Amino acid sequence: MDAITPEAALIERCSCAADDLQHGHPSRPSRDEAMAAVRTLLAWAGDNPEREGLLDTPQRVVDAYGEWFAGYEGDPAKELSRTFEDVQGYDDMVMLRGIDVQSHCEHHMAPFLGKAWVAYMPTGKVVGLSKLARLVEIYAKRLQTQETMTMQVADAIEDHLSAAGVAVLIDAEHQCMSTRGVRHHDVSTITTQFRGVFKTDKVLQQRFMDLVVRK
Ligand SMILES: Nc1nc2c(ncn2[C@@H]2O[C@H](COP(=O)(O)OP(=O)(O)OP(=O)(O)O)[C@@H](O)[C@H]2O)c(=O)[nH]1
Ligand SMILES: [Zn+2]
Repeated sequence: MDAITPEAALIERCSCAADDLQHGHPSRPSRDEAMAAVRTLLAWAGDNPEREGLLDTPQRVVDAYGEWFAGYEGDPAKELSRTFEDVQGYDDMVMLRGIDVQSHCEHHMAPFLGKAWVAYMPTGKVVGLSKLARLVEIYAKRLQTQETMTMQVADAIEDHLSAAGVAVLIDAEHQCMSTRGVRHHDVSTITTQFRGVFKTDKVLQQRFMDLVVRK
């Protein structure tokens, strides 16, 4: 029997979907422990966690984290599992333009906000359009880099829909760059991933890019 690596042991104890894990935590702290950590940060910031205005802040922050990081509970395979038989003959690009991206970078846990453009060339498996937006949402609501997120979205569509090609472009502004550190505003970071025919067929790739910039 193969020895279990420490990383695998961590993942085994993690309650998150295991097939696409980019993280592994030994066990989830309780809500009370999470609120105590927020009180520690409030005190570290220089404020008094016991003052009236801050008394409910730990629970609000924990609730907010629940929303911002809900993607750990999401399962990309499940979102892409329902395909429509009646559109099987469709064999051209399907593209969603301007999907909202609200994520947090893994380096600072600071928001990065922007839009995603996602296209695929189906080979029989066509999913509901909202599922592509849900897929982006699952990865956005986790900690990662923009590059990783772009790859994850492309990988999931390629793998679960057996797509002949996938194109993903994300355009986002990172608040860790605008509100702190180098403090440069209005810098947009663009990441792209082209898979299958979007990589090999430059005309198709250009069609995608033209649709990205189209008003
Ligand atoms: N490649 C990449 N870098 C990111 C992303 N989000 C944040 N970063 C960068 O991560 C880097 C972390 O750099 P460090 O030197 O370790 O941390 P730091 O001292 O806080 O860096 P500064 O932001 O330059 O102050 C910074 O350059 C950030 O701009 C991302 O999605 N992709
Ligand atoms: Zn950052």
